[in-house]
Amino acid sequence: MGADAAPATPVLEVENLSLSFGGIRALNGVSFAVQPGSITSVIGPNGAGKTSLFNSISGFYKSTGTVRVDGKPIDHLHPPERAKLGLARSFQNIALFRGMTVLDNIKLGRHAHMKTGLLDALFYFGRARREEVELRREVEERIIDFLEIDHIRKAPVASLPYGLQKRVELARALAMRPRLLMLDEPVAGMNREETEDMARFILDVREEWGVPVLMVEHDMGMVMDISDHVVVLNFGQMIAQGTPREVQANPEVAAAYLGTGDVADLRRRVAAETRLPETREVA
Ligand SMILES: Nc1ncnc2c1ncn2[C@@H]1O[C@H](COP(=O)(O)OP(=O)(O)OP(=O)(O)O)[C@@H](O)[C@H]1O
Repeated sequence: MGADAAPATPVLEVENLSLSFGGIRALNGVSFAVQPGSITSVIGPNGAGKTSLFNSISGFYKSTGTVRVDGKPIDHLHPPERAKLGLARSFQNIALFRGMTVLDNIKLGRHAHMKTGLLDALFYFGRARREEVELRREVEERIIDFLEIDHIRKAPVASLPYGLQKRVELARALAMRPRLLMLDEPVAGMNREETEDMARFILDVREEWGVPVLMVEHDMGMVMDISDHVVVLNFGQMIAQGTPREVQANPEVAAAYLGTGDVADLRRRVAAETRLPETREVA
């Protein structure tokens, strides 16, 4: 980028976000941005405010401050309107329809964008059918292929191992054609192989679909390995943000995680948690 090139508008901007539950300040003046094409992670010890932040961005919690998508404030919008705008998210605990098939779960994601309502569908059957065909093609040929879940498309979600269920959740979020993919602990409870697969899919979402990712994750090894930008929360406040290398070098981050400001210890812990092959060298 040239020195005077205008910076790109962030996909998401969070400005001075605060939220209280009774006397508890879950978020206290949090500000950061997600740049186009980036993987941004939010980390922090238990109770730091990560889920509160996600719920505030999605509109489930009413916080003060401003949230902008592509430069436009969305504070007045309810969760479904935010989803329609392209804020797609997965949840900490899998939120799929367990009795339904993989394919039907994925189709539900696409419904956020269907232009045809029920009445429309009765009167304008042609358009509805075209949308259905387009939906099927997109779902079957792109998302299912991409996530390598062709062999389970007709399986009920409840019959699948945990790692595959999380992948189906990702598929459903992708079916929304998201502007930003928000992943809440995408590898929590996963074994090594499942974690590696999910990390690869998250990187591919960015590479192949051009969709930026905002994720909350406890697995520091995975976060440090695939993130471009890391935001660190502690007791509702943002205590650091920067590249993985920068936040690992921050004594305040080490103190939040280890109770000491020992950066070397934090790096050792991150290295121990790193489970991906070809891990980047931590200086
Ligand atoms: N619905 C709620 N009612 C009351 N207090 C809440 C509620 N949700 C969160 N809190 C409190 O707000 C603070 C932030 O919680 P939050 O769940 O956002 O943290 P977190 O970083 O996501 O934690 P974890 O890593 O354990 O998921 C905590 O003190 C928590 O007890």
